[in-house]
Amino acid sequence: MLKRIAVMTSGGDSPGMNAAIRAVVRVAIHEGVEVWGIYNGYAGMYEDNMIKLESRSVGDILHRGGTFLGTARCEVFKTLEGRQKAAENLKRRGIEGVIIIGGDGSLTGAQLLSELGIAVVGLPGTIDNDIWGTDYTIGFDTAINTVVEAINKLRDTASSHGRVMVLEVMGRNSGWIAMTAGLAGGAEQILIPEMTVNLDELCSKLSKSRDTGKKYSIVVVAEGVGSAVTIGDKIAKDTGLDTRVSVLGHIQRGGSPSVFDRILASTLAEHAVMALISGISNVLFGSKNGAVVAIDLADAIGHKRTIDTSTFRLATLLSK
Ligand SMILES: Nc1ncnc2c1ncn2[C@@H]1O[C@H](COP(=O)(O)OP(=O)(O)OP(=O)(O)O)[C@@H](O)[C@H]1O
Ligand SMILES: O=P(O)(O)OC[C@H]1O[C@](O)(CO)[C@@H](O)[C@@H]1O
Ligand SMILES: [Mg+2]
Repeated sequence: MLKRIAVMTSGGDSPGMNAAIRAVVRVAIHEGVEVWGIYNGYAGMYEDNMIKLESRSVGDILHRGGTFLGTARCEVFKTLEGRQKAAENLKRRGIEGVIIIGGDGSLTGAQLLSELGIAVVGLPGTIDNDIWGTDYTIGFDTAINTVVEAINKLRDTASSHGRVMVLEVMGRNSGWIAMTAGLAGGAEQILIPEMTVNLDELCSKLSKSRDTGKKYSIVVVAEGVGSAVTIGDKIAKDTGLDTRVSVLGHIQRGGSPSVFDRILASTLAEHAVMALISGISNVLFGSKNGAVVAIDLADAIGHKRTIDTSTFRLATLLSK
């Protein structure tokens, strides 16, 4: 049984990361295992910036967004020399395994770290929901609720002025946030990187919907599609409709985690600790049809998560 493990968060922060860290620490201590917290993701691993965590170290964080350990995007970890230095730091401290909470990039880093003799278990921590093998990532639910709140507010002002409101949401390579919040918020048009976007067609649909009596329109754009400002300019020019653009930005990455994210984080974290200390490595814990599943890490990072086309189809149908 492993006696000393570490936990870290990496990539973009997501609501629920703190809940996951708290659960890792308390489950591990309950099992008689020592836990270290690595600050700022792989940067802290590389710089040997870590601290021993006690049960009290993770008090008062369950309800907070962000990550109290800090997070980072660390370029040097992408080099073999960088990873070797990071692995040596862990070995010198007697840390045999690490729980890595992050997105697809962080999990790719985890797989490479395991090749240097460190056991790794991943937890899907990203608002993007773009990890293969799990229905939900920690933070996605909170983020989409924030987006829907924004859409609701935009509706008030859009309906008052009879405007087209274009809302840009996050998702550099993934349309999950735009699609899911678009469906829940009743967006008339949803633009995501996974689907072909035809802006001329979009403009003609917006014009036609006015002819059928729609008083205003909400267009949700995933950032990976392109700038909402450019898209808004084209809509205004081509349709003559009064158009305004909002970019939600990092507001959607913060905030107190939802109940769903807290429970997901706590449940997956317990599984991660139990697996790691019993000698299991190179797995990611996720949720499939409501049940906790262990996913081979190589599989998770080797597949691109596709969009749920039935959700996209429904969103389109309901917006007519
Ligand atoms: N191919 C790779 N090899 C080694 N390390 C990597 C690799 N890709 C990413 N990483 C490490 O993981 C960090 C985070 O990756 P990335 O910026 O892609 O975010 P992420 O984990 O996908 O999260 P999110 O997309 O939610 O922001 C990188 O800065 C780097 O330190
Ligand atoms: O501003 P940052 O930290 O580079 O992150 C932006 C990116 O991170 C994500 O929010 C995921 O955390 C992406 O959707 C977005 O493109
Ligand atoms: Mg990512």
